[in-house]
Amino acid sequence: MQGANLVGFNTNFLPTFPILKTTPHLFCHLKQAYPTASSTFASMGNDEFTTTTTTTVRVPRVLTVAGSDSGAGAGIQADMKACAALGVYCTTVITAVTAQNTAGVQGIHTVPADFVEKQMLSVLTDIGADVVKTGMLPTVDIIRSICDVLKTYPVKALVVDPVLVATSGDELAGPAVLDVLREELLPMADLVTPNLPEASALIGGENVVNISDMREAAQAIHALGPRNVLVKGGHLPGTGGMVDVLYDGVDWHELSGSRVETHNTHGTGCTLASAIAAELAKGHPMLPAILAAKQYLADTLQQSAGLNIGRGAQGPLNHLYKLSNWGKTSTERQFKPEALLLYAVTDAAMNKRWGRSTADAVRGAIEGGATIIQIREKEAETGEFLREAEASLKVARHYGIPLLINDRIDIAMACDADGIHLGQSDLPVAQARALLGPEKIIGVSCKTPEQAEKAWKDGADYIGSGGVYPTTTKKDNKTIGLDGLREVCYGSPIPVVAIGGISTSNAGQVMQEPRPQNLKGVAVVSALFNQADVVASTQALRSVLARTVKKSSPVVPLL
Ligand SMILES: Nc1ncnc2c1ncn2[C@@H]1O[C@H](COP(=O)(O)OP(=O)(O)O)[C@@H](O)[C@H]1O
Ligand SMILES: Cc1ncc(COP(=O)(O)O)c(N)n1
Ligand SMILES: [Mg+2]
Repeated sequence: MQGANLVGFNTNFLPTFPILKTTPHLFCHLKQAYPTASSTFASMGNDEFTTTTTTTVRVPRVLTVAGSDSGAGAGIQADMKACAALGVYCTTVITAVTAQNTAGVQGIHTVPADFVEKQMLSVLTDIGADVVKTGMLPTVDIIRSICDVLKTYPVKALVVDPVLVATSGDELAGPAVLDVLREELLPMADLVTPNLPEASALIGGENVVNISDMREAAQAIHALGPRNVLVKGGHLPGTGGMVDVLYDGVDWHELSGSRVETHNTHGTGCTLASAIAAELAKGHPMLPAILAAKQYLADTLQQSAGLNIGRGAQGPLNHLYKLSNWGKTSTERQFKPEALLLYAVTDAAMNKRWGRSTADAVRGAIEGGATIIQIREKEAETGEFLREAEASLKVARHYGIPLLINDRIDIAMACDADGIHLGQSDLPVAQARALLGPEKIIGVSCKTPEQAEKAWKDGADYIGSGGVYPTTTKKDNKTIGLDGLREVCYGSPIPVVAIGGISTSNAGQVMQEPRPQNLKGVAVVSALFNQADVVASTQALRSVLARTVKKSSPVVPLL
């Protein structure tokens, strides 16, 4: 790869590259399996054949040599998905199997170097690759094997993502590999894509913390021999834009973009390197390939920002959002976990005491900043309850705020409410889901992780957990406290809203950082509705929450 000319690479290889590539041995298999198809495979070269009767589209190919991530957010799994999203066939050579999830890396099982080599040969002697991309390379022997194979089977471009540390902070390759990376693999690379800690390690440990450091690091790494260096700025401190620095030995490019506010950044580095490899495989020159890949990553980060996969600090991306947009699915299901932030639960007796209708109470709460409403009516007759629910729903729809009915699925269905909230002794969740269909919201009150797990399995969208503090709104209600709440959160695969005796004086404590990632807000009755001014009391609680719950606040990883 040394001295490969990327401009030549771009213009030369596309038109002449074989339409189908295989070995004569494989061709025999094809002939046996599809005897009538043999006329299609008219001429066959040494290791390739072309068709005279059909025009087959040439499929661009990337070979990724990387580690497996059992959580499928990074590594081989991210590489495959990124390539698939960009229309490129991706083959895989696995260097290590990691036991990994959104919270971190729990174990690494390294594949022996000779077996890495064997996998590479299997791919390169048959399917071939336009571009090789490397990720996690945990041992010196593995790196040497890769260099040896690439010398025998050169490809059009080599992209090296010098993976040393996962986004979670766990080490994936130790300092022992640095010398061989610098001396043997990097000189063969057309592009190397270190993040800030990796750039720092490659240049001998000097801090890389700002753009001027990134430029210096890029220059020093370029001196090791790769044609292009992209120092990625994902770890730059601050909340401003994102800048990656590209250096090709002559020109500098500061590639800037806006920062997507999201916890879901696991695998961004792997995704970027694979996306660049995919764009190079399609025949784009280096700078356009990087720009296209960055655009794909930015779109994917944006589309994945609302995902809630795993309980750790960094969730994965939805690489294939164009195929299956989970964001859209959750809108169809109406439920957005963020809606649990300020959950207002009405109380008929309180409304009567203060001389207001349920619909007026709902309007006040929404105008004060409530993000979801539940109508809880324990005494009223069915006809009256339905009329209250219909009037309240009209208000909630006007403001675009979801409205649920407590317990009474008949009322929820009759007024076409957005969903239902069930207690442990109410209608079972599975039956409620069967009656309401997949789009309505179902919440369940749970006091234990076991109840939460069951609610999730039965089809609930969220858990209401409490009493966090003693309350008079609900008779004989056991107080589980903040510890009990946290225990439920950690055991719950779905979002949780805290309930029970919560007011402006203690909501900050409930939501204080660090807090479980799936604790989304507080549900409140008296603090909003047993007050003279519902709008003002809701506003007061909303501002306490606004101070505590920042959009990108840190969360407690599970492990
Ligand atoms: N929150 C974000 N918003 C937009 N781009 C991001 C964000 N986080 C990372 N990126 C981009 O993702 C790529 C990978 O970045 P980085 O986090 O530095 O690498 P790594 O995943 O290897 O640690 C870079 O192009 C960076 O600019
Ligand atoms: C197997 C494997 N390879 C690479 C990474 C880096 O992940 P990131 O792209 O978030 O830096 C990882 N976490 N696991
Ligand atoms: Mg990385």
